[in-house]
Amino acid sequence: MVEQRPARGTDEQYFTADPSVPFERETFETVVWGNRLRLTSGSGVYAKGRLDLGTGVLLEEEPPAAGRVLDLGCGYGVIGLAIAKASPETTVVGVDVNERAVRLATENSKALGLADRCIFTTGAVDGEFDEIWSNPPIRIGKEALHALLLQWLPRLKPGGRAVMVVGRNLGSDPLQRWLIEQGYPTERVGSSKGFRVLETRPSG
Ligand SMILES: C[S@@+](CC[C@H](N)C(=O)[O-])C[C@H]1O[C@@H](n2cnc3c(N)ncnc32)[C@H](O)[C@@H]1O
Repeated sequence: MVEQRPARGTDEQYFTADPSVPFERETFETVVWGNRLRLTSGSGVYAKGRLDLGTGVLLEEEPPAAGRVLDLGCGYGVIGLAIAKASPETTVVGVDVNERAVRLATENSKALGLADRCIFTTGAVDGEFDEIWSNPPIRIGKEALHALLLQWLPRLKPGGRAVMVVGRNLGSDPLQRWLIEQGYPTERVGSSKGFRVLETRPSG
């Protein structure tokens, strides 16, 4: 598990929250794919009290129709929960290194009545996925990000895809080139508000 303190004054709090920081919850509402979602985020968790701008761009893509979906770096769970809400045939697994994030995502899944189809965890996950959706943790650094993607992309089923949002200024184009070099055909399927949405297919 990577553990590192983010720069003061940013909300890039990717990592295991400092237990000495009081855990203040903040609830807000957002609408995704026509569904109103009431979500609780919290201190020490990415995008406290709001839908992240890049995540909003990602959620402009059509949701998966059915299948098993991984929400990689789930935070308080917004991506996976929006998918589960929009797509009743879908099951969601969300993973994050941040225990507070996983706790909030689990609470949110219960509050939304989606807990029977959504699991959020900091632990190991078995099996393959039809789709991986992610606003990935770019700020962990290129090497760690590449290792993370090479850990999960091989878990895509044949015919599956990963859909990721990356800021143009945070290296979306180099990441796209790197994915292609690794043998993962990757196209830009969306571009808005300084973010690019990349769609990656399994190699082979
Ligand atoms: C950009 S945030 C996105 C959070 C959330 N999905 C959203 O859209 O608001 C990236 C997330 O990745 C998580 N993360 C960082 N390193 C990780 C790793 N090695 N494995 C899984 N998640 C990780 C962070 O804790 C953070 O919650």
